[in-house]
Amino acid sequence: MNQSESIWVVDDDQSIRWVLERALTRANMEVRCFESASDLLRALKRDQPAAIISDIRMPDIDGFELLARVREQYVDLPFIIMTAHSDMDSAVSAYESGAFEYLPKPFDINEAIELARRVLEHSKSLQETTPAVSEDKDLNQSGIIGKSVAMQGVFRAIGRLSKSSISVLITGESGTGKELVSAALHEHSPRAGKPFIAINTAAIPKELLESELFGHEKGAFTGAHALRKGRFEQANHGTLFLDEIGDMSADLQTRLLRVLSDGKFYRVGGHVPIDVDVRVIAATHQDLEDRVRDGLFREDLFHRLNVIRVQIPPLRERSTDIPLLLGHFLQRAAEDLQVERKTLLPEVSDFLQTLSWPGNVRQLENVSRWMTVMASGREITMDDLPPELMDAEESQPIGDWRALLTHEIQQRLNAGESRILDDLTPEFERLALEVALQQTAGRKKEAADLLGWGRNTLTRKLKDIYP
Ligand SMILES: Nc1ncnc2c1ncn2[C@@H]1O[C@H](COP(=O)(O)OP(=O)(O)OP(=O)(O)O)[C@@H](O)[C@H]1O
Repeated sequence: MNQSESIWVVDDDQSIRWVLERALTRANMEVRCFESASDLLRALKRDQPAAIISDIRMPDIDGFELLARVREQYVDLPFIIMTAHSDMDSAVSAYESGAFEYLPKPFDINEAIELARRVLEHSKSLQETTPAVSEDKDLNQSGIIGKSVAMQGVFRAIGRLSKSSISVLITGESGTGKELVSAALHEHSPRAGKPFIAINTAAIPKELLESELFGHEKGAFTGAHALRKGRFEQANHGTLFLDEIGDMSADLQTRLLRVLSDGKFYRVGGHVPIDVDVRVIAATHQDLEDRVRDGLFREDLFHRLNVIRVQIPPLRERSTDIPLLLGHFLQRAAEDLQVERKTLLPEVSDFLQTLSWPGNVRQLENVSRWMTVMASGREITMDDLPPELMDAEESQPIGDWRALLTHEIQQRLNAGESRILDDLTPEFERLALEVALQQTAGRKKEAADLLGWGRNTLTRKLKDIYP
């Protein structure tokens, strides 16, 4: 079998074959075109390409079936699917056959060349490195705990998407583990080892978010004393995780769409385009389709982000995972606090499995810390549960911030830190400020009133926090 350097293109549309052949040849890539998937499969018996670009809809064998057949023989061979977004959405749900890249049609020639180049580089690097260890071992290392059927679906999705740099939209209620899954997707992608940058777009005031994402030039606005690189630049060659994407303002949505389609953007106040190669994984707890319908979220951006969707089930739909998670969090809390690991009486464990956990895994994690701090004995009894959990028929997120703060302070003291209020107090103020600004949609005067600060104080604190 000859392993060639060439890219194989398969499309029943002659004009597409022609355009791609010319463009890729001009970009110094070797190209071979096929009119049908069966022609390509025949050739595959003799030669092996460096990558395949395939249409989805073709008369005999369609693109997904071709992908499945290629995967039987070559697990790692880069495969690019070209299709319109509308076809992709329905096709992806049926797809089980292995990772692929995606080229939306109609495509821009430069975009196609760029993707082909990236894929070829990746193919080369795969030949140079040894294949990944087994999926199970990999996933265990990612620290995501769960044996329930619902979580198995999530693990399968991570496995299927591994070796791919495709955009992913993660949906799920707050605290279900969206960031953790996003980090796992990054770790299992060709970008592992490159930066993984996570940002909660809803927690940053609107007027600061633009410069947070794209950076700013020196003097771009009052207070911009020096050039600052934004998250996109920091995430170059890696992955940018954008949490709570649904609340992004209309103009930022437009800017985001532009960087996703061109790979270029301008820093705030800048005139020189900056090139980046960033994989974006977005997450939301909202129904984005609804927001698109209500005109609050751009449909074209939605399709860009929603190439593949990974849905994380709420904790109440996987209550069989609760004992496992509790064991993990109790162990961790004991290590962090340097105390003996507490155990749960069976009735407590049973009771915890019956709750609805509106704050999901994060809430369970907080409760585990609370119990570790508060339980006087080695065994945790029903009396040691936080009161909020006990009264609530519909359990509300618990107000255990004092326990958390106690834990944080204890941890720092254990680590031998001193002058701990020097960073805790500003951190506390920063959180209060962000939440208040979020509440008032960025209106500073109102946020200052809510916090009980004068407007000047608020402006000064903002400058200190986001110089
Ligand atoms: N399956 C899991 N196994 C172990 N830890 C988990 C799991 N799911 C979530 N966690 C932990 O729970 C906490 C919340 O998870 P994460 O921040 O990923 O949730 P999220 O869905 O991104 O939340 P939000 O939407 O509110 O930002 C984290 O500390 C995370 O490590």
